[in-house]
Amino acid sequence: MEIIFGRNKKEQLEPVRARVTGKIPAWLQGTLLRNGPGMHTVGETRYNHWFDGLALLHSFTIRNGEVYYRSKYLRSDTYTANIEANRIVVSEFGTMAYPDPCKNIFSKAFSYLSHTIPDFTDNCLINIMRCGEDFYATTETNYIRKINPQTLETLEKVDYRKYVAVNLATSHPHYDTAGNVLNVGTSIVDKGKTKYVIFKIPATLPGGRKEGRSPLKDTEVFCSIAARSLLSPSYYHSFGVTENYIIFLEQPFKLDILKMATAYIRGVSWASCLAFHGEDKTHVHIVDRRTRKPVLTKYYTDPMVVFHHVNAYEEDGCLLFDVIAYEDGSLYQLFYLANLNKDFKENARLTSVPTLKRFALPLHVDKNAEVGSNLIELSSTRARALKEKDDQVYCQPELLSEGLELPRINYAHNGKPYRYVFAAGVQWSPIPTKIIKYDILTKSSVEWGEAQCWPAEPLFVPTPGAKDEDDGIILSAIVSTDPQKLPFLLVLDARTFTELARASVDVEMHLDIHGLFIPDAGWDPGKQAPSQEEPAPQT
Ligand SMILES: CC1=C(/C=C/C(C)=C/C=C/C(C)=C/C=O)C(C)(C)CCC1
Ligand SMILES: [Fe+2]
Repeated sequence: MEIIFGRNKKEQLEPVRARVTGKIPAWLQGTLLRNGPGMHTVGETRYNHWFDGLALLHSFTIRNGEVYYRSKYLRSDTYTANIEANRIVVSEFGTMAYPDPCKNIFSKAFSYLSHTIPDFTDNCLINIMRCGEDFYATTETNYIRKINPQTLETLEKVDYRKYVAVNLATSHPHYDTAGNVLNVGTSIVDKGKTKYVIFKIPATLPGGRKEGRSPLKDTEVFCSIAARSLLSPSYYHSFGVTENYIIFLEQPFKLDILKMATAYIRGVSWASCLAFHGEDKTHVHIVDRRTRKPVLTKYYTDPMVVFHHVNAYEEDGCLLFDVIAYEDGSLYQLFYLANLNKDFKENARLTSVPTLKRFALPLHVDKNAEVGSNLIELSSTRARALKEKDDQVYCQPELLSEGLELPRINYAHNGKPYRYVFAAGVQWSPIPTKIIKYDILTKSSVEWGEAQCWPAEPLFVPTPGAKDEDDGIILSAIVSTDPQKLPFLLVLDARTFTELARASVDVEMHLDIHGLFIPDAGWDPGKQAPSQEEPAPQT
């Protein structure tokens, strides 16, 4: 896997035309914009972990059946400092770095300790977020970077902390039909409290927004959930929403704040401050979007680790939510470059298989229900929720499918009943080898795969005016380890999973993480799904 993970990728600053075989639907006009790590070596220094790599943005612009590719490194402060020093000088997830060797270490350590939480990286490599008309590259720290989605230029550095007290925030925000952004962040030991803060960035304001005013200035706290522990809040990577509720999992995969505060002087990475606590429960917090208050019932389930929520919805007084769950926190261990580059087949073997699980929670718990009774009577799921004493409900999920990761849905169905999960298929390693369409109703799946091809997250784009959930196409950037095969943008018919077209580009493409599709102006995304009144941005 040296080809994929071993080398720094070159930027493709000028748009290059791809060689298209097959036929791209005429209605598909816009830009697929994606993010991921592209550089793991700076001078003589090398990052330890795949998630540490410097953010490389890339885009496929689809116009009149043609595809144009370009890529550019995010000019984060981290990137600039590293390139100037010709070595890694900013710490990332799996690599602790020291700006000035020896001479400055104590003053640095002192300032780190006095602030408890150090200044994190702005190497925003995970995803792209849309905020009104603006686009941001995101990671999980307090920094996001505004970007130009056409030229891939890096614009302002935004510190979430200026608008809402969070030290960390997910790179998987949700969007409502008006384009308002909902996200969750962690506020660490702020005024003696550690909280999970759900915040809203209104993309639109009732009286309209003043030209040039950043939506972030209107960020508001939607609801806060006190962390169970001041010094060991849970790590999370995404959350779920339905029309009336927000689902937040406080899972036993936790950050140790004391370890983080001393990581710099101990010479260890942030990653070493994360640990799975198999003896703890997973607490399920539900927030009512109408009252902005947490539901008082104490829902919990067995210990698990979830990175990606798939979708959630309400049915007959129950809240159903689907996640990709692991038995432990070993996944991030597999992404150490040492595991990916050397003896990949041995070192990057999954010990816990990602499993699509459905949970069902009763929204109103009958106080008189017998302890031990199952409160779920839905015919659509075998998930159970057992009444326990003291307002506690123990949730037992239904196992739907194994080997899925990087799930995407038709976002017009976000928070609503839905049937299809589009995901990357992982077998023995965390690096996807297939793309899968999983049908929750029939519990069957169809796949796309090709020898020596490593697909990225599949993204669904609906056909304009589509009525069926799967009426649209799937886009995925594919990198290949076959030296004879160029990387390409794959276009599948989302209904049949047959290949409509591929656009091959003569560049060294990186394996990316997440992204979004930006339809060209003039094509009204509000017309995609008949049920929507207002345009919903594609994520
Ligand atoms: C730098 C940094 C972090 C970075 C985490 C990252 C970069 C996670 C990436 C996750 C991905 C890519 C998951 C894919 O499913 C933490 C631990 C939040 C906190 C400490 C500082
Ligand atoms: Fe993710």
